[in-house]
Amino acid sequence: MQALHFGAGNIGRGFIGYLLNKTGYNLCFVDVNEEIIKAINDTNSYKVELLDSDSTQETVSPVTALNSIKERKKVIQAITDADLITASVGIENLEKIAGIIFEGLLKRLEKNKTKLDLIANENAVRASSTLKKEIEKKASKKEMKQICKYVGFPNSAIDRLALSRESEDGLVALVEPFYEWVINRSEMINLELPEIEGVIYVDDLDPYINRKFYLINMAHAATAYIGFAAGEETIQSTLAEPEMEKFIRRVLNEVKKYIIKDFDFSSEDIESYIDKTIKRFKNENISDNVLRVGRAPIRKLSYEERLIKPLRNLFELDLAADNLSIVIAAAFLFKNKDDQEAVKLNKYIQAKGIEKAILKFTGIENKELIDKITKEYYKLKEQSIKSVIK
Ligand SMILES: NC(=O)C1=CN([C@@H]2O[C@H](COP(=O)(O)OP(=O)(O)OC[C@H]3O[C@@H](n4cnc5c(N)ncnc54)[C@H](O)[C@@H]3O)[C@@H](O)[C@H]2O)C=CC1
Ligand SMILES: O=P(O)(O)OC[C@H]1O[C@](O)(CO)[C@@H](O)[C@@H]1O
Repeated sequence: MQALHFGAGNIGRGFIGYLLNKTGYNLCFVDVNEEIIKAINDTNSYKVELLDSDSTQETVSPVTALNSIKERKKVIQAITDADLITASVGIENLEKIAGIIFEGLLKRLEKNKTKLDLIANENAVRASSTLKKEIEKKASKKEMKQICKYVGFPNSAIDRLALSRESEDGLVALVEPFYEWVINRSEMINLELPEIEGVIYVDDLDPYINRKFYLINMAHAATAYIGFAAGEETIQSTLAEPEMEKFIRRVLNEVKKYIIKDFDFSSEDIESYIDKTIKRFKNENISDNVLRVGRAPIRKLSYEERLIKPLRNLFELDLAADNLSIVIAAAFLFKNKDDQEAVKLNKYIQAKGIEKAILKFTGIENKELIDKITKEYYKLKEQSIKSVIK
């Protein structure tokens, strides 16, 4: 069995590639980072280290890697031969891989009319559907009809903290022991392959992806923005402060109300999910920089994303979101000169002011909500974070 995975980053190597290899796939990565590609091809392997107290290491082998720019033809050939295609390149990069995948699928349909699933595993709701839409933009109606006959785009939810560390053995993928990869079986087109080891197959992904994205990813981003405002370097040092942990729990307790309402989870289930989440974030074997977790604030502040959608939903339900509003204000104060989105956001605020920035980047038009975030923004500028969150 051949699997082709786009994105040999933290999640690609530490999570998706790791499980595909365990399932027995011959795995080939596609990336644009020549250093990672070379490192994988030099040894046809890479290392994964568990973020547990023993730092357990495993070698994933055999694997190969291709460069999607320099080795376009080989990638297209690999698409025609693959039994499964997966991706984790970042939601913003799906449009960039859509072209080569489209070309590969057309070539595949000429000679290989077997069914194929294509799964985009990103921190987003319905990432595979997004990839499908990007491919659709490039295809004629007839081509897309043909693609849809043979290619499925099942959506998924992925949950595992994955980092990397340079070592004498090259780039080691660091992953927490916990993981959850949920795939919507009802959207799959090829049900003949063996199940991927460790994957949970469901017919309704909505509860899983919503719980994961709007609780875990929301709270992780919230900790990063609040931690940054407090001058903390890591998620772990931020949550080591009892007031900070209490605050993040208050934010989670606001958001959980609509998750329970919309997705039929019991209050007890969500409470233990929250406890587990905080415990995972505090894992003392990880040192996770707030700049990494808070990365790409423009994406994270957009209309359907982890911070803004919960705020809109709580507002519509007439439920309090005072703590979440502070988090959103803090996200507008996030700075990192190496993060293009943070730089762009800050420049915009300087030029046009916070109110216009809220309107532009969050898409929120409701005056009451804009005023609320604006008020918290100025409070955070004038007072210490600890006095704002107390
Ligand atoms: N790191 C984590 O703990 C988690 C990450 N995620 C999600 O997984 C996805 C990947 O995240 P990470 O692995 O952390 O990011 P990463 O930055 O470590 O890896 C992304 C990889 O995609 C490659 N890439 C970018 N554009 C490409 C293109 N056009 N063609 C081929 N390769 C391309 C990059 O070179 C990089 O190697 C993101 O959507 C993220 O939100 C989800 C859960 C946990
Ligand atoms: O690209 P994003 O959305 O920041 O995703 C990566 C983040 O998702 C998480 O899995 C959970 O929040 C983090 O480990 C990681 O910082």
